[in-house]
Amino acid sequence: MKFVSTRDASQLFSLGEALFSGYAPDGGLLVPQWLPQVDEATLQKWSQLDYLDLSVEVLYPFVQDDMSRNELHELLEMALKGFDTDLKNLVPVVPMSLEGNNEAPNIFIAELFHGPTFCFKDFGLRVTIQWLNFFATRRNASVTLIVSTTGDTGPAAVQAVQDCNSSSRLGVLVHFPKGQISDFQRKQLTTATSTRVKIVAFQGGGDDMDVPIKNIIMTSKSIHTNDKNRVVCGVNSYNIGRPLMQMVHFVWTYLRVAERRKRDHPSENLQLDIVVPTGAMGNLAGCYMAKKMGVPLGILCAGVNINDITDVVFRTGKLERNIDQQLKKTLSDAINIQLPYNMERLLFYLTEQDHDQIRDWYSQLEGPGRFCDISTSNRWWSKLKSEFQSARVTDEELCEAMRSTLHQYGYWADPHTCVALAAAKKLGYWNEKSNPVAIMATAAPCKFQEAMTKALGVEKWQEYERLHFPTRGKILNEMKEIPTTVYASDATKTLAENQRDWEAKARELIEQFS
Ligand SMILES: N[C@@H](CCOP(=O)(O)O)C(=O)O
Repeated sequence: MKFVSTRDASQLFSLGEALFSGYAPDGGLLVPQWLPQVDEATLQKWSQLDYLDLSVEVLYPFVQDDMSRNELHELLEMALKGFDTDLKNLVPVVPMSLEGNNEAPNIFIAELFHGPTFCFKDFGLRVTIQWLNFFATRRNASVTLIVSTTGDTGPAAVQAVQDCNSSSRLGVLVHFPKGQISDFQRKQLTTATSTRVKIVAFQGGGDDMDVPIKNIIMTSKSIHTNDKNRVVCGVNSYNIGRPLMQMVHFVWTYLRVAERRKRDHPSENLQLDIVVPTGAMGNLAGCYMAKKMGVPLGILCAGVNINDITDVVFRTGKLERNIDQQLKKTLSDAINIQLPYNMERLLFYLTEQDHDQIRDWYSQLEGPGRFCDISTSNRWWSKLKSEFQSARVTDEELCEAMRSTLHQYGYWADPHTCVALAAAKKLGYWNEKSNPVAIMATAAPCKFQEAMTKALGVEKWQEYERLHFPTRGKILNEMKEIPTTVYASDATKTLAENQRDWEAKARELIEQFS
């Protein structure tokens, strides 16, 4: 399998090259040249597998030019170590409704948060970082990973780097917006002691570091130049490694729901709808790729907070790069986003892999107009409306979803999962006639004391702490934080000027890794 840019099919990249870069040289995102197809018989076989073996089956076609099946198996085994549960229960898929309660009979929750840092990012990042380590060793290269986080990606990347073997030549530089991630998430970053980890707080919002990071990657010594031995590479979800691995949990969820539904609905031809709390859209991209491979997924729904660009695109077709807009603080900060990178992959698959269309839309978006309008193409606009839905969820609605989920179903859901739950309600899934739907529970409540307390009150939070707070989380809470470097923001400068300053500082820190 080779990889190509969403904007141009003429240049082919190996898996190693695709992973080492993050972005394609033309600024597009990398995608596999084609998607392997699965049929019912394959799904039937896959339904017998544990998570590790399923991951091997799903991913092998994408990597077979570059590594053996055994190497892939070994690498995935390393990546999936450190989860709380065994390989059969890595992603529990549980019905929302308790026995005898018929209110939400078609709703399932896929718990993606049983990994080392308590969120779904552990899947994509641990595998991507193992892949990078594998190719770095093969090339004898030193690799600096660069990350922008609104709370979840950073800790998962740090942990994954620390869990690589000691001879690893990977280092990671993580940037988080000061004061805009939870205390627990900040501690996950600022307690890292490894010399392979550098943490920076910047005085900006959500994805304000994305532009500087893209500039650094595009000029780094990876696939964009000939020096293959010192690489700077981004591991946010524009990196193809992330959505590739993130496909697996959608296949897994489909198989588990299908298994359960067979008991009560033996003749049903299951088409499973999905609701994902949506920020940069890496999860939704993985989901759509799994659907395009033939997994019977139905409508894909994005639950977003009041930073609602995805909802605007899905409702109106209008995609705008509003560079001066400030991100609004929310109780679901990890999905605060101005421009979701993976919108590009989503549109690429929506248009049946039409590179010219994507190049056209993105040159408008990245041009002076900063705007493109998908609704001007009747064909793609009606396809988008038939395949995707979205709902915008305010903090009040999120809190209400958290309370009702706990009181009615006894289920503790984190604020991001609650965005998806509230979105599912708005989209009509709380109805016995609705399609079966799986809601992605993307993080564990232990990461979000402030938001959980705000929604449920102090007493309920204390109950959660007493009965459910994970021991590893308690240990983290006792650890001493190391002061971080801060990229200051100069109020007399524009955001673009501050971003240029931050970029220069990030370049200096990257130099210190070598
Ligand atoms: N929401 C993220 C930041 C961007 O997401 P990613 O999936 O592209 O890494 C976070 O929580 O850090």
